[in-house]
Amino acid sequence: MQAPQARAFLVVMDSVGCGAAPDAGAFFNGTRPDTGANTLAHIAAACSEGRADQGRSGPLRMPVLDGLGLGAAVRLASGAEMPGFCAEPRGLWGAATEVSRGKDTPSGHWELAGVPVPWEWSYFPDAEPAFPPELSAEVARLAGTGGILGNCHASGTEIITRLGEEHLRSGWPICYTSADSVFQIAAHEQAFGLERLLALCAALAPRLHAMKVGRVIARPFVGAPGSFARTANRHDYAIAPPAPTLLDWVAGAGRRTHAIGKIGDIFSMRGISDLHKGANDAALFQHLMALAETAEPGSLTFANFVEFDSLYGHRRDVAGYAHALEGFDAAAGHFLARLRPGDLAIFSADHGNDPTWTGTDHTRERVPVIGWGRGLRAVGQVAFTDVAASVATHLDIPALGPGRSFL
Ligand SMILES: O=P(O)(O)O[C@H]1O[C@H](CO)[C@@H](O)[C@H]1O
Ligand SMILES: [Mn+2]
Ligand SMILES: [Mn+2]
Repeated sequence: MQAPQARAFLVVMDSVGCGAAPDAGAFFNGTRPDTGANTLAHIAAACSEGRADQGRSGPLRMPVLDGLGLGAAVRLASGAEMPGFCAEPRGLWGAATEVSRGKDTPSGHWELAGVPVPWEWSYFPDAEPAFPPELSAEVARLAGTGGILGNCHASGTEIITRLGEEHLRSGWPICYTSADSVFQIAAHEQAFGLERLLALCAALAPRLHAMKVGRVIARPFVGAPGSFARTANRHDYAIAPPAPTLLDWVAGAGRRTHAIGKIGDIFSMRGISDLHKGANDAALFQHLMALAETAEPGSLTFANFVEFDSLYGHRRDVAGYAHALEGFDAAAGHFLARLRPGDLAIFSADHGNDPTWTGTDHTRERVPVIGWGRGLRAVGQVAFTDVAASVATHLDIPALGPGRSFL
């Protein structure tokens, strides 16, 4: 048991998977199953073979997380060797496997927070139109437009390039989906209006949640044809978690909980005392650095760093992903140097998004579980829910989910 001043920091590196999960064959990018996907190992291989030299160069370097056990975790999860990742682990290290039947952000985060998803998500078919006619009609009615654009599976950056001009001309919202359980609406911040887009998504969300579609996502963009760009005003309207999560357990014990980035949206603000948002991951990291100094004794800080996924994984940008990993690793070193005796920091992920893979969707993978503050500890293959149980043990509060502590 830890002293009551123990603090915990749970840091999700969005999409940083470490090798195909046992059930990867049941998950797809297009018609290709995710069997064999490996976000970290495939990025490392591309780097060492000189295929990721844009904006960076050479083998992938992550000395801080590798020193704690990242290379060992990848080896454990997938058998893959990452060139240059050969440190003897000095931290807590292992790999986690998910049971929820979704390779998306809410499923991954809720399960890491102790609550697997008990239902089947609903997905829209990879066909055109992707949406049932009643739903498209309802969106147009709520938007006050004659119809909708898109109505298909798409990458969000490609679809605004393709349909942005038509959107400006017609005023119709661009609606699209993916292999995730999502309904996304892209609209121009000035021409359509940001507030109008957010109100449209908020009004639609209850209907989609009732269908077990996990999220309605507002995807505002700015600019002119040829130079459209998405903005940081994205907003996710997510279905609420099915049961109290780690955040509720901690808050219920009278402790403070700090959410950084998308955590507020993903958990519908449940169990969250303070939300710290920012325009990009660099700004979010500043919140994490500040909380290393200011987080209260007994508190939980839960952070999501989404750019690995949104800027590089979905865009299949291997060099960009590698560069982001290297920057994050260096920043993680500064963060860990600020922590105090008695603190626990765990770095993990919610799913994979192998940028070398077919398609533009997430990949079903195991995720690394890398920890600082509890000494050398090889925890082996664990469940996502064990992360929540372990954080609860560290904070000395009751764990309510099915997980078992590895501490
Ligand atoms: O291509 P963009 O719009 O980034 O969409 C991606 O982001 C969604 C939510 O994270 C995923 O389901 C995927 O479709
Ligand atoms: Mn995610
Ligand atoms: Mn994603």
